[in-house]
Amino acid sequence: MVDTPIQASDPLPERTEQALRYASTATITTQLLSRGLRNQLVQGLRALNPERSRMVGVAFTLRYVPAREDIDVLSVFQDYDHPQRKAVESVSPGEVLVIDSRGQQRAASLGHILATRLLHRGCAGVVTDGSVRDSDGFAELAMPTFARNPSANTNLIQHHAADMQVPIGCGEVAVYPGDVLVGDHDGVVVIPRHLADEVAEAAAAQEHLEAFVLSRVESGLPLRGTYPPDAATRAEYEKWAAENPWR
Ligand SMILES: O=C([O-])CC(=O)C(=O)O
Ligand SMILES: [Mg+2]
Repeated sequence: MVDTPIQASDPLPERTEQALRYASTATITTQLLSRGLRNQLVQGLRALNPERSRMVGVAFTLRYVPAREDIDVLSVFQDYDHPQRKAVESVSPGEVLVIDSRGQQRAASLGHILATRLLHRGCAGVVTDGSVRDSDGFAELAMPTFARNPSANTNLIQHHAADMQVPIGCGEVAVYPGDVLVGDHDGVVVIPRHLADEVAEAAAAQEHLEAFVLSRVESGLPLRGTYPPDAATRAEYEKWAAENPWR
């Protein structure tokens, strides 16, 4: 039997999502490194609402190119099918809107009204390597949003929404539509879609082991034998894990 390739729009299997919600981005980057992937952490981002930093979702990409004065004029927003607005109305539940702003922060990638619309569409989060405006709204928005800085300028001042659902760069990381994004207070990590299930299970297992190791270090044990765990500590962990499964 031939496996059907994963499509960009396929939802994440529930088990994978559950495991990625349990694992931290720190743990996930280690699992990616063990598979040879060293450049999956989007650089320079912070969670705009510290109480909504936990994010898991599938990438829906939007590509911006530099704005040009004769094209990017205010009247383009009269068109409901302007690519930025069309992207907002195209994101499916469980997807993260990932914007390639080329790392440029002089104008916002979007504002609070568009983000609120995304929230109502079931969007799992927004990630831009640029700025956002309406910062007070983002600070309370019930949807994880990651950006570099605030900027009051509307996107037309620096950005032209060119394309959606194409491969992009975001904070120096390649993002393909359908990749899996995980965010927390350490940042946003991009997991290639074909690795998502495997990385999720391995990361959850590592997270669980580290929870045990941490409890041992908190109780005063030294690193030797504990972190990394030797055979005896692993045996203790197995006993504990049988009684305290993470799932
Ligand atoms: O960034 C923009 O121009 C759109 C905006 O202000 C919003 O969505 O509230
Ligand atoms: Mg606004």
